[in-house]
Amino acid sequence: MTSLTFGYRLKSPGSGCFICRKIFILIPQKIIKMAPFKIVMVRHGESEWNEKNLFCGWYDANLSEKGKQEAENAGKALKDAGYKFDIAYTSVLTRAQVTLQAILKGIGQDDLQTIKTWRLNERHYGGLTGLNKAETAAKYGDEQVAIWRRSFDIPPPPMEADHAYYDTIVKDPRYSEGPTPDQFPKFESLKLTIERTLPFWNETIVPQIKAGKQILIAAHGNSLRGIVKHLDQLTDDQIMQLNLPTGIPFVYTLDDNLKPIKSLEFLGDPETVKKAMEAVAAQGKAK
Ligand SMILES: O=C(O)[C@@H](COP(=O)(O)O)OP(=O)(O)O
Repeated sequence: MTSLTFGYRLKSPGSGCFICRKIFILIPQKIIKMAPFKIVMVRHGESEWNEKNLFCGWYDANLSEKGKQEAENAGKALKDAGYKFDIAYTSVLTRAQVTLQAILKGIGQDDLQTIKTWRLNERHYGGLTGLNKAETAAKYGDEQVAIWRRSFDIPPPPMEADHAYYDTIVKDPRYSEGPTPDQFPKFESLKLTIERTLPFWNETIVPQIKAGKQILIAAHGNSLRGIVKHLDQLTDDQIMQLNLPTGIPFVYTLDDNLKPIKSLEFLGDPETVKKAMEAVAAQGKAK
């Protein structure tokens, strides 16, 4: 990464023992990457359920053919921009992990250390999981679906035990190490999603950023919207307007206090990004 500043921390000539002061040697202790820090995030490529326009949440959909291509393109874009990473983070869901693998292959870092956590999962879409977004809008109205999809703190209806995907999700062995039964969501608003994503951001990712690590996060539309809201200190109303496109990496440049110097810089043609965002917004409208 060319834009990072590298610095030498030098041992002060006036400190330490007499001999050290006399000899006046500058000892480079270690190379420290300093702010501005960069972090790259990407929503997974289109999933088979995105393609069918179904509420997906914690259902483990695969990537569609288009999604696989998007993931490959994301790898190419990062390679062309010269990115290399020290560590990657992703969710426990296949669509994010397969996207990450394709990207790492593209940049020649297949073996990069990767941490998987349910805390980066997509928001749990509760009782809406598996329903078609446009059909749901035709039934309940565009406005209601917009509230379910984009309001900050109004959750979707819960996923009850008789829901078609309840057992598939709750009994999935990938959750044996968390969330705990009392943490396991039946639904999540963006607010609730942030409440389980942000502790991971603060406790695990932030120390890595501050240590100068180059980080890549491959996750989901809403887990990433939560991180964007936090970084840019967006209001509950402002975040409603943000729709993240699939498979287009975006970069944050952060200062020493991890305040954004540059936000949401997509590695993609601006017109394509704009159209992709509009298409995501339109998914919740009746046909
Ligand atoms: O769960 C889902 O349906 C989508 C987001 O849907 P919207 O909130 O955009 O409706 O999640 P993702 O494809 O990013 O994993």
